[in-house]
Amino acid sequence: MSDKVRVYEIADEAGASSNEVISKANDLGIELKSPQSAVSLEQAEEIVNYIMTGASAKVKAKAPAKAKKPVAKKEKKEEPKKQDNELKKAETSTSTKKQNAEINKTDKPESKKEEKKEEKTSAEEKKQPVNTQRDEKTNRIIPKRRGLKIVKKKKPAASKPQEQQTASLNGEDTPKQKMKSLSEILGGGNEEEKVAPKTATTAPKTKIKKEKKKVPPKAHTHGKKLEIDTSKDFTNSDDSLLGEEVVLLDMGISDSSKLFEEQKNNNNNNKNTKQTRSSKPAAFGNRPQGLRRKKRKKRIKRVEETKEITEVTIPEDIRVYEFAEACGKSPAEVITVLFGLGMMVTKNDFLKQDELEILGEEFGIEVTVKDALEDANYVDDYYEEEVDESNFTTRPPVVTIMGHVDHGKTSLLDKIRSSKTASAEAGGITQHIAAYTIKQNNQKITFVDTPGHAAFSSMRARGASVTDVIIIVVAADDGVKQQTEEVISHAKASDCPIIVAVNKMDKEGANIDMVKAQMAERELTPVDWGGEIEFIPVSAKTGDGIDDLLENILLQSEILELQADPEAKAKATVVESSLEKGRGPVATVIVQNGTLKVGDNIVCDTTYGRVKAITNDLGKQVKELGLSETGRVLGLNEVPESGAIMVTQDSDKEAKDIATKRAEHARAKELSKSTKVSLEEMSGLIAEGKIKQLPVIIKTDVGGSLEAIKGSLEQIQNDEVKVKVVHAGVGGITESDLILASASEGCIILGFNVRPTGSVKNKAKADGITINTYSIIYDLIDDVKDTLSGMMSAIVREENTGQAEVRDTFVVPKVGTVAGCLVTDGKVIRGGHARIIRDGVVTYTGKISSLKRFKDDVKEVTNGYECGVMFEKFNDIKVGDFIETFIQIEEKVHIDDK
Ligand SMILES: Nc1nc2c(ncn2[C@@H]2O[C@H](COP(=O)(O)OP(=O)(O)OP(=O)(O)O)[C@@H](O)[C@H]2O)c(=O)[nH]1
Repeated sequence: MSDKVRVYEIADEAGASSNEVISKANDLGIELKSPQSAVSLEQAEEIVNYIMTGASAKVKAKAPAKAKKPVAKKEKKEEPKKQDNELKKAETSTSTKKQNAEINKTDKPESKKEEKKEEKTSAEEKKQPVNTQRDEKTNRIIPKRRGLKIVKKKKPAASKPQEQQTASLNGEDTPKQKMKSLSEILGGGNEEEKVAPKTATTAPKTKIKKEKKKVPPKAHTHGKKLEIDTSKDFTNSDDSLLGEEVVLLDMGISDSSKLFEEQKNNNNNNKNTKQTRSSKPAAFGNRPQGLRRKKRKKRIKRVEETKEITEVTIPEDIRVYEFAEACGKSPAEVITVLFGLGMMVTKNDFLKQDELEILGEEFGIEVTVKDALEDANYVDDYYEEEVDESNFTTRPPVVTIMGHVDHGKTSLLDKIRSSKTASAEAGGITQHIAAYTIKQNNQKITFVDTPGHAAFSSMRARGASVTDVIIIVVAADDGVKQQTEEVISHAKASDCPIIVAVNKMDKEGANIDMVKAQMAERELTPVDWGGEIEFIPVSAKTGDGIDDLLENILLQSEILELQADPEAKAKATVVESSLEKGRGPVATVIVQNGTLKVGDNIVCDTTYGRVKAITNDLGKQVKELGLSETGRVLGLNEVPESGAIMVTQDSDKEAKDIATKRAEHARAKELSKSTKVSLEEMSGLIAEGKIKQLPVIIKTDVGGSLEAIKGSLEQIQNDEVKVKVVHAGVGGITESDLILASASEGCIILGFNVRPTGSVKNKAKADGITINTYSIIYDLIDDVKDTLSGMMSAIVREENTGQAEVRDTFVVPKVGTVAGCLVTDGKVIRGGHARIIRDGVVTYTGKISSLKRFKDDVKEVTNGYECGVMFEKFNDIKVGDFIETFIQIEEKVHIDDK
């Protein structure tokens, strides 16, 4: 603390001008000339005190004339006396004369009350020189300085610091005194009452402002500087008071907490002060007591809530925020838990089963998921109904034929159909139908023509396993192929009995043993080789072996003991569906139990209706469909999906309710999927790098083709590109498809056996949306493959153009090294790429920046000619190096190439 303090710094601290400081310092016998003049810290202290208090021992000694004579004299006399008495006496002794003197110097006090207050305060101030003297003896500088420092910043409270100073000057002797000052400053009544009961009686406790007004005259008594602004500023606001509180705390008074407490107590009687504190807590950094209490309450509440919830029953599809609400948590808590486990969800996302389990465990809540479709599970309800076995009769088997492309599935189905249906009855109808029933030895067999094994499995995955027996067709001349292998897996997974039809036996290259061997390798061992699988040689062309095949099917079905109740409520499975002009939604079904009749109320997943008409597989209108029979059903409100299960209901209302509930649920699920897709995409993009997607919308005439196309397209993908099916549906291309397409960038619409109508076509043109229509599935898939191939980055291939040998090198200043070469093979091309090979090792790969023949720039130099070559950013060329030149060719790749 030996630092010098400059005048302007003192002025700053004391809130006075530099000139005033200089003049005051001179009063104290300290000679100062300019604001830059410096004094010791002690001197500075003394000056500040003098300015602030208007009194100093030195001044009294040296220049008593400067202090107000009467006051000073009286002060001296009063010194030895006790404070309270002193004050009272001071009040009386400093009456008229002093007041007059002051009034002459400063503004006139407005009222007599104020005059009295002035008297009181001036009496208090009279103590200060005494205190100062004492204090100088104790040398308590630091706390004083600190207090003053902050006071200086609070100019409006200029008179308060004096009181604080009094307190600080008194130092350790009386914390009570400090409190007294504080309460005075704050306008608290109690202390003041003790000190100046008179004032207290004249000034009501509650009126802070009035009490504050008592203070300015103090300043008047102590010096001009303090008089100046304080009287006005001091009436300002309660903020200043709060500021003062801080001042005292800063001073490091050990009893500051007590001060607060006392202040609080005092303020119980002082509404104004109380209001000030509670109404402006935040602005002053005070503790918002009211709020704190509230918070506490809240916290307690939450804890109670958390304790209460130990188990929740929630619907299957629940969003993050809904789950949080059910568990009494905030969505943020739920998101945080999942985020911590690497699952990115937003509050609107639906939670998956595993996520629910994790959250339940994390929060210690038992989560029970209730089936959202509890009241609409018509299939389960169907199975739960009582079964009357007395009505059971043997039902015909349902057979599915699968096999590799071109191995003869369709030919075989057609052959069976044409040879075994009562063609006389049908009049040789050849229309396409997804399923038909034939008769073999008066026993019925129903065949299903699934669009592919993927569609078969997807149907099975949806619980629609209509098939009783599977026939795998393998061409005798071709053997087991890739799709045969896939078919084998699907067939095995279905647990249905398998029969292998070895087709094209009429062909020259037919080799049934080869097929048997290949199948045996795949655990489908022929019966004659000791296995369980029947291998039937057939020819779809000649019809040979077909009877044998059908006999075998009947044999298998006998073993299966297929039984059903024709009297029961009808249950059927949709194998194909479409929207037909003039007929509405049409569903091709196979009846699995009961008898489906015209007029039945039906529900079919999300669709419902009343059976308006049924046409059988021969295109004939029928009144009903019996066990394992197939036909086309009209009357549903919408097109059902392939694989949907149709069940008759007692009333149309019942059917409608179930379907509506299921439709709503499906919609919600779709929504959940769409929000999740974007998230999965996000993480997918990160995982896969920048995978390119081809968004497509698929529209087909029938559900079967839709499944097949969708399945095939989704399989076309590699590390770089893939198809993203935005939407797939049965029916024509509509404007809503266009809207959907325009929503995802680069989306194309693929129509299979459907074509856009005039207005849709025009709108698509206007919006720049591509619609491609097909009638052959492979064309569609090939087109998509081509498009995807176009999206794939090209492969860069290198092609050597020539070689040259470095015969000499020339260093061209500021340019670089030129290699004098002889082209020994092909040609060297300017701008082409080059490798420099030294002792068989590639030392540089880069570009040829300059190619010259003599002094001319040339594009290329051919075999046998000399040239000067320079390379990009490479000068370390040496005689004997070989230069191998090459060009890079970008080549497009096809998705199948990879
Ligand atoms: N020689 C001979 N040719 C047959 C036989 N079965 C089918 N073909 C021929 O094989 C080709 C493919 O027959 P499809 O019935 O279309 O084969 P698929 O398995 O249904 O083919 P996809 O429907 O494209 O999967 C056709 O040209 C048929 O005429 C057969 O038993 N003998």
